[in-house]
Amino acid sequence: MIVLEGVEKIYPGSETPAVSQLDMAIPKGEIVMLIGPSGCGKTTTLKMINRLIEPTAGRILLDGKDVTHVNGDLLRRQIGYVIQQGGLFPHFSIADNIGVVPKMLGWDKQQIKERADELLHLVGLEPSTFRDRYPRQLSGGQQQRVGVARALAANPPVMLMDEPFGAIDPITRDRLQDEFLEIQRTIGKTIAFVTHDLQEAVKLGDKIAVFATGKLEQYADPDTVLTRPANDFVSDFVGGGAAVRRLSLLELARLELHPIETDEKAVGNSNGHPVAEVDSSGKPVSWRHLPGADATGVALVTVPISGTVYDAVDVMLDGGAALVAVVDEQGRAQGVLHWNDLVGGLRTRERDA
Ligand SMILES: Nc1ncnc2c1ncn2[C@@H]1O[C@H](COP(=O)(O)OP(=O)(O)OP(=O)(O)O)[C@@H](O)[C@H]1O
Repeated sequence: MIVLEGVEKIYPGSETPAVSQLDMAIPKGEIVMLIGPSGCGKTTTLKMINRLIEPTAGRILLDGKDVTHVNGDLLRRQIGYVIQQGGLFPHFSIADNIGVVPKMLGWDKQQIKERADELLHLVGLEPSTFRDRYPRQLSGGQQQRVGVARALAANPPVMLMDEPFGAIDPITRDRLQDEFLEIQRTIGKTIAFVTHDLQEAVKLGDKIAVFATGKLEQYADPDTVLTRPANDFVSDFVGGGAAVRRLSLLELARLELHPIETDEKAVGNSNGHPVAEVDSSGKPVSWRHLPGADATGVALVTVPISGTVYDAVDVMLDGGAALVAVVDEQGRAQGVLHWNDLVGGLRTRERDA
C-alpha cells in the first residue's frame, strides 16, 4: 500500500541526510510502528509520505501510484494525519474540527454533521455532549480521540500518526491504545505510526521499523525484533526486558489454560482443579477450593480472554494472587493461569510455546 524506494532527505544547510536510502513497504491494512532514538528521522519519514516534507531523492508509491510529484494538498486529503495532542483548531467546535477535510472535499452540511456524530461515537465520545464544545473544554485524552476522528473523517485508506498518545498519562494511554486497536479491527487502515515507546510499538505494531540516525536498522514483526534483533544497535535499543515485553504478544485465547470448576459439588472431587464460587450470572467471585492450598484469603482475580499474558501478570501482581481466572466476554470462567506457568513454560493450543 505504501512503498518507499530509495527515499532520502537532506535538509538545506545540512551535510548529513536526516533520512538516507530508505526502502520500506507497508502492507495494506497493517500498522507499522516507526521507532528509534530522538532525531533519527521518524517524523521526517512520516511527513515525506504525505509530502509535508519533500524528499530529496527516491520515490513514494501509494497503492502503486507514484505520489512524489502529485499536488501535495490533494494528496493530504486522502491521508489521515494525527499528531501529538490532537493538533485541533482551538476556535473550531469539535464537530467543525472533524469536518475540516469533508468540507474541503465539498460534502454537504448534513452529511458532514452526520459523519462527525458517527465518528464521535466510534471514538467513544457522546456526540450530543461533545459536538458543540471547543478543544479547550476537553481533556488531553478526549482531544486525542477527536484527533483520530478528524483523521478518519473522509475515510482515507492511509493514516499517519505522529506520537498521537505521547503526551497522555500512562493509564489513559493504555486505554486509548486498546480502543485504537479495537477501531482498527473494524476499519483496517494502512497505518504508519511514530512512537518513542517500545511497549507501544510491540503492542500496536504488525511490524516495527527500528531507525538509527537516518537509517533503517531492522524492519520485522515485534516478536522478531525482540527475540532476534538484527544487529547490536537494535539489541541495545530493545535493551533488557525483551522477555517481559513478549508477554504482551501472547494472547490468552491461544493458551492451553488449566481447567476451573464452578460447581459446588466439585469440592473434594475436583481432580486437582481449583473450584470457584460463581454469582447468579455465572461469574466467578471467590475461591472455594485450591488444590494444595488454603483458599481462604486468596483473592480471586480475573482477566478477560481477549487480553494477553501481560495483562494476566499485571492483574496477578496487582491482586497479590498466584493464579488468575480467565473469563469470557460475559465474565464466565474459561480456565486458570498460574504464576508457575510463566516460568514453567506456557503451552499454546498449537503447542508451539
Ligand atoms: N526543518 C528542518 N530543518 C533542518 N533540519 C531538520 C528539520 N527537521 C528535522 N531536522 C533534523 O533532521 C533530523 C531528523 O529529525 P526528525 O524530526 O525526523 O527526527 P525524529 O526521529 O522524529 O525525532 P524525535 O523523536 O526527537 O521527534 C534531526 O537531526 C533534526 O534536527
